[in-house]
Amino acid sequence: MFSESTRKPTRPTRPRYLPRHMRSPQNGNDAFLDTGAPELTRSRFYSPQPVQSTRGRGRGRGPWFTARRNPNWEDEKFDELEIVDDTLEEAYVTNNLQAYEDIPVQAYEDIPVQASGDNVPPPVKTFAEIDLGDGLKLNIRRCNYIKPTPIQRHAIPIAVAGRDLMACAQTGSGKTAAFCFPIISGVLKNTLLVARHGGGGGNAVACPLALILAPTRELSCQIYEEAKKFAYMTRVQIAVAYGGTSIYNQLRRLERGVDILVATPGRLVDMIERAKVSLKMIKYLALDEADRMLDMGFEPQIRRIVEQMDMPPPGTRQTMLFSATFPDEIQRFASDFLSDYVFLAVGRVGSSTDLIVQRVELVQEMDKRNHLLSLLRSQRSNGTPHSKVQLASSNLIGVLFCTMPSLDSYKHADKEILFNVLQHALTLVFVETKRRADELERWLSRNGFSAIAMHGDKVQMEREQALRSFKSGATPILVATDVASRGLDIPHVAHVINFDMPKNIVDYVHRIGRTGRAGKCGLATAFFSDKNFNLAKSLAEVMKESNQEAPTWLVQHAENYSASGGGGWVRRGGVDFGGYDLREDIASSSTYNDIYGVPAIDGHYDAVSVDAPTLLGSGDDDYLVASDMNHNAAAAPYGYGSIVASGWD
Ligand SMILES: Nc1ncnc2c1ncn2[C@@H]1O[C@H](COP(=O)(O)OP(=O)(O)OP(=O)(O)O)[C@@H](O)[C@H]1O
Repeated sequence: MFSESTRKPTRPTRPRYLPRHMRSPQNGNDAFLDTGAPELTRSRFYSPQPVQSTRGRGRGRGPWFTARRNPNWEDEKFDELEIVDDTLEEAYVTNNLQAYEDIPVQAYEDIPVQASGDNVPPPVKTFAEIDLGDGLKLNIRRCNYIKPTPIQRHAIPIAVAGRDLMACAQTGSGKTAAFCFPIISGVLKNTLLVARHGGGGGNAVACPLALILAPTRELSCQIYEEAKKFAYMTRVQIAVAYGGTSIYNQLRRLERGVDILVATPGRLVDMIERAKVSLKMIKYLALDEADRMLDMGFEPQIRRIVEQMDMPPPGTRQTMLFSATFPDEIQRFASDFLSDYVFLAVGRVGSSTDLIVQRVELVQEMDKRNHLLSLLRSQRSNGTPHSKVQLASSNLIGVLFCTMPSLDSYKHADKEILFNVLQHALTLVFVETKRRADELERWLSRNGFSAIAMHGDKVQMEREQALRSFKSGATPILVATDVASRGLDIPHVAHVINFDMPKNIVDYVHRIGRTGRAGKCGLATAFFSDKNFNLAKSLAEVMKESNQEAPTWLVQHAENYSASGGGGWVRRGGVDFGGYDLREDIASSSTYNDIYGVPAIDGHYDAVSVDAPTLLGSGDDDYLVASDMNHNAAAAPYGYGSIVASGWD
């Protein structure tokens, strides 16, 4: 499996950073591991984020920790980076070489891409083909993004051409950069850049040129940190605004001038109402996790920001919506914010990537805790929760993150390394309610597993502390509600356990997407109880779409549920929810084979109605609080009466 023949030419080895939670007495607790021979096994086993290790990681680089330890971190964060040769990118492409950095991206090759709309700008193969500006290009190289991922290949040229965009791509496939690069590049080219600093002083109103909205505080911070990396040493000023922390500090930061504001809607509205932020200069608007942002709980807030403040209308600003899922109803809402947009669907949108091995276990409610315990014990003692997990991918790096049938086939040194990695892999456990999260945290701790809970009832400092502790490996189990289900890019999450199934299949897709990111494999285990039969059909469909084998009992339940009139998600023709353009006029639609960028024969997808009730969020989640539970199915598309967004600032 690890034979030399599978290896591609690589760059010379150099010491690799070893994350704290993967250091062990065997390797002397060294932060850096000399990656001498055997190069592949050692470096990859120890450094599951090849080369991106300490640098250029995407979302979730643990900004808070670094920032607090070192106030000058921003200046120093690239210090250790060597700048790769300017011609490297072209050389790799020309010679069809595969660098370490390239490997994660390879996992997303050969996936279907649908782009529809008028005059869709063609995709590119390299970052070099796009005029992003020298500063940004240098930072892309600093981040070791050697080749664009498919969503980046397609979305960036569209966005750089100034087109509005609704883009769907699988979790962990690089959407953040896909909207950040065009925005940063656009802001850099904008002659109004100088205007932002005008005024100054305590009464200045910040007039950003770009606004990026995200549904949670943590995700906003993550995007902010990513954007700062991409804009490093350029003139572009980036700020973040989110709730749960002092607004005054954030306002003081805005007074210094801001080009790109990353914000959660609640805090942004607050700032606008205090006349501290004006949206009148907005040229770029991006909504990350757009379907969440536009679902019925938050649509009023978004409408307020986008339509009722002073933001320029569609057509005069550029609007980009990104998510891994885009249900029909949300697409309909979204089109109000867009003008002559391109719809882009990359991969089996709405399904999970097949880099994630999905397991579903039938577990009764009362048995869940013991089942979890035995799963974790098994994982701790032999690195594999169960003995018969099939590898979904031959991706070598992914092997690290997949459980394996047996370690016997590996030679002693490798086995030790694998053992170490799998034992110390991070596990994310999703539960339905905040109370359950706290209870499970305590129960796991009592039973010898270091766990920490994260949910919307915790104050922001506690939430950040929980995330930090998890990321660093100090607390390798995070028990979370759906507040952690979207967008978070936490390196080394090897296992996502749905202790409680989510209320809908969209959330399932996002939850399990916390593993199997950036081309690596991951494992997702679902505890399916008799409370979850309404999900049987959609779950079986998502598994099928992701090349996973659904257990017979699940398929049986799915069939029974269908026979009784229950809906599923996958539309006729096997295309997933959200992965097609709702607009009727798809005459100009083209489907690309991503490798060659040539239109495929049939770009047509049939639209069918979506099983609307499955869009509902949990009544006890961290996004929604039902203010009026007098359900009015006729008035509300998803069955709830009026729902207000709360705890979402
Ligand atoms: N071109 C690239 N080369 C190498 N790594 C990349 C590239 N683009 C993105 N990444 C890395 O891939 C990871 C996932 O990216 P990102 O968080 O943007 O995914 P996403 O599609 O937004 O996921 P989600 O749907 O969960 O929000 C990040 O760690 C990021 O640094």
